[in-house]
Amino acid sequence: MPDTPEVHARLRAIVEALPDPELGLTLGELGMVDEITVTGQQITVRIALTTPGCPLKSQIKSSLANAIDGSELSGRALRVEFGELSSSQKERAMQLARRGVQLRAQTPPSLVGTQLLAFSSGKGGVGKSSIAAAVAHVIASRGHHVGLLDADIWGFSQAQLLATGEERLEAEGNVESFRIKPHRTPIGSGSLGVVSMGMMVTEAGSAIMWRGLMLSRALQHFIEDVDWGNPDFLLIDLPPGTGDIPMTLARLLPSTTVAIVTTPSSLASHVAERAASFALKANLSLLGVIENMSSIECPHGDRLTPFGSGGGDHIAKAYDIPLLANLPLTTSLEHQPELIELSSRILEELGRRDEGLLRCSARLWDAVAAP
Ligand SMILES: Nc1ncnc2c1ncn2[C@@H]1O[C@H](COP(=O)(O)OP(=O)(O)OP(=O)(O)O)[C@@H](O)[C@H]1O
Repeated sequence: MPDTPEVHARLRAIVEALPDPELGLTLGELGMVDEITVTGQQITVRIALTTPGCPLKSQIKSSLANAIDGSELSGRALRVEFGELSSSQKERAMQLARRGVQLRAQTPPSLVGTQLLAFSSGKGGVGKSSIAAAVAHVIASRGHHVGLLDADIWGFSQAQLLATGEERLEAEGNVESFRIKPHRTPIGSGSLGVVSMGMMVTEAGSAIMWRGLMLSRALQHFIEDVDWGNPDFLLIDLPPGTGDIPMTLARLLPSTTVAIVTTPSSLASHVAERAASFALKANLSLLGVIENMSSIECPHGDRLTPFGSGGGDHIAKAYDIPLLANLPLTTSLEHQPELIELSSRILEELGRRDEGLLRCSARLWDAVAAP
């Protein structure tokens, strides 16, 4: 076969379609095919690797030789040279590889069709758990079936917030295969099913000294071994900060949307920014910001702002996301009109995102799974 642009194009297609044995995507998708030259009967292919010492070089070389041998270009001599991706190309390749892993993650059967919303914050004590519980309650009271996962394995609080008292979670099955049942309460025509470590330990005050790996495993059990029963929404109360738990969540439930909770103080909002940035790096999408403890109304009608102002607005502008609510400092958050409005806003935003996400996931899936 003579050297023509068609030969080059065919050769490039063969090389680009080869899967990287480690990252699972093709060399083309990962941007690793550097240069291809054909001189007479000699084919030279230069592949840029994530690291020059990659132990899979010989595997890539023999797969390429097999692919060419099995094509109409067989019979030519093949030389494979290896280079290294630039740091920005490497970053892009790793990002794509992570996204590929996420897209291949199987949604657990009992969460198929469920919209997932996590509440995240930088600092603790900003009201994330209280808001998650109150919003879950309001959404359920509107006739939806809602799950509430307390992913704060160490600092669990949902059992107390929802006053489930001494209730313990039930499990069915045997040691090899068991299913945990959420603690379910009917609310109007809807329901709220809660899973929290606080419903599993016997002494509420006992310290749980778990390391990262064990925390992630606990979250994995709560996602995979709980019979969630396909609720309309699963709200996830994350521990403050960034770490193993949000990372595990991003890996196991990549379609989760994240709401950032902060107080108006610049100290809290600057730390909350890290939670927002972390969510984006983990390929989770941001729903918006909730500013809690924004102001308090005095008996004579004045509004005071004891924690300053502008924290929520700051994050919303920095990440170009909506400021979903400014919640007041109050003893009865769940009855505040601002909280009711926040719940409506969340339903609205999730509805909009769901459409967009379905389209975006389909496009990304086509991009990474194309033969
Ligand atoms: N808007 C509010 N007005 C008054 N008190 C509030 C408000 N929101 C939360 N609180 C109170 O602040 C305390 C901390 O709230 P919460 O446990 O929900 O925060 P958190 O961000 O989930 O904390 P952590 O992540 O550390 O568990 C609780 O005592 C809660 O009742």
